[in-house]
Amino acid sequence: MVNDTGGETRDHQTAVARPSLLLTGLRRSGKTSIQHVIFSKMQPSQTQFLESTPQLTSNHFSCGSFINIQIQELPGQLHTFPSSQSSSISGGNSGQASPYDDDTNLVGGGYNMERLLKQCNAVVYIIDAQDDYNQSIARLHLIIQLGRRVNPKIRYEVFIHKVDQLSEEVKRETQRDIHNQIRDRFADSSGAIDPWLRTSFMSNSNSQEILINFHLTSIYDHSIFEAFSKVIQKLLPQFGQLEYLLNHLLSASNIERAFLFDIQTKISIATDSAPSDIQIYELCCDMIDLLINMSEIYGQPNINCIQDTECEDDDSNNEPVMNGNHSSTTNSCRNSSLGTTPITNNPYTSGIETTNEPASNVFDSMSSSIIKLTGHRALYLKEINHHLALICVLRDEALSKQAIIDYNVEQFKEYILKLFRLNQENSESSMSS
Ligand SMILES: Nc1nc2c(ncn2[C@@H]2O[C@H](COP(=O)(O)OP(=O)(O)OP(=O)(O)O)[C@@H](O)[C@H]2O)c(=O)[nH]1
Repeated sequence: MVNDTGGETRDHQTAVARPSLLLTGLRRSGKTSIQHVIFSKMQPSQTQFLESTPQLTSNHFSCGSFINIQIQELPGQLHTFPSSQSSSISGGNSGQASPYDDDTNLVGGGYNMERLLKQCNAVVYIIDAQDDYNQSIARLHLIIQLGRRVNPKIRYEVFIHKVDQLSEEVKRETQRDIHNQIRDRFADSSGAIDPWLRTSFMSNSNSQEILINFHLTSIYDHSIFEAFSKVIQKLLPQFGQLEYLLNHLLSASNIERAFLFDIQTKISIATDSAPSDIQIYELCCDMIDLLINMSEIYGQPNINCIQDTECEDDDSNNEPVMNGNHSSTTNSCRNSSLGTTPITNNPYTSGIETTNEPASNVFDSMSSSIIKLTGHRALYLKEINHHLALICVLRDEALSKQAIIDYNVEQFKEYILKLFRLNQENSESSMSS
């Protein structure tokens, strides 16, 4: 008893310090591919050569010392519920037999699903939209049922995946069908929907209140990055403050949209509160690529950068460095680590090291860029620390007051660095106490 309580307290402390995400779905649904495409820059076409993942793997997404999220991949072939649990948690709600009735062991190889769910903050569940997804939905239902019992705060992010081969109409139909099937599983014999589902169930919402979200994704376009960004954003304890600061920056500087990007993964860790727009997201990603590529080709060596790969921690530990206006990026010193992140083979530990190293040696405190677009719009990029960039979309006439924008962005940068520093101190003190 005492040990259990201690374990739970430790789990809670760890969750406070490092949010955790459980990535699961049936075999070949695309779990490993998603991680490789996002975190190790694997070309999508190369993912067809990936081998099946036989074990639970654990990886980390970190953005300097600021953000540290644990990502556990639970392979599809591992059966996760013993028969006693699966029948009790399916609870006669749907009246359908569990596809796991024959399973007699906890997660194959001894993984304890209850414990995994207790420890995690979000479940990312991958459904292969090109396959027959009935069995996949049955498994998701079981996971939600168990999750509600052991950890009611879990958020479920359902990726309706591999939609690249589907027409817009088929995508919409598939999404509707999956919604309906999930809803039916939460209905009792009279057809009444479980009240929990009614409040938790909504598509394409960013709200923190919604516990089940759906995303149409594919590794062959930016949709997977955008969906993963939304998942990560909701896991960040600083989510609300970051959104508030970005909104404030917009109103003070005549900017239309603002995003904070991790430049290595192109995950947007925060945005203003306007609805998401995949085209703007793609533009921002292209700007990061352009900036890094240009800097690598034409940039100058930066000795400080070579000597100190923890540049960003300088930023986080000291007052932020104020920069003058630089209309382009420089400071290439050696090959960027972009695209070369090592992948370890130990299936028990990190499958994909998402690294604490600087995202790129050509991205530093001098990095900034403005690109004018057709349609009287412009993109404005500014380094926040060695991992993070602020990217704004604005009308080009707003650039006539660029000095104000630059000043506000410096203030914003200062706040952001302080915010993360405070957060880090808080989580360290909560861990030590
Ligand atoms: N068309 C398409 N294929 C995809 C996509 N994502 C993954 N795949 C393919 O799906 C297959 C299975 O991908 P994996 O990443 O190995 O799937 P997994 O879920 O990790 O599989 P297990 O490790 O066996 O559980 C590979 O051939 C991928 O190339 C996608 O978005 N679109």
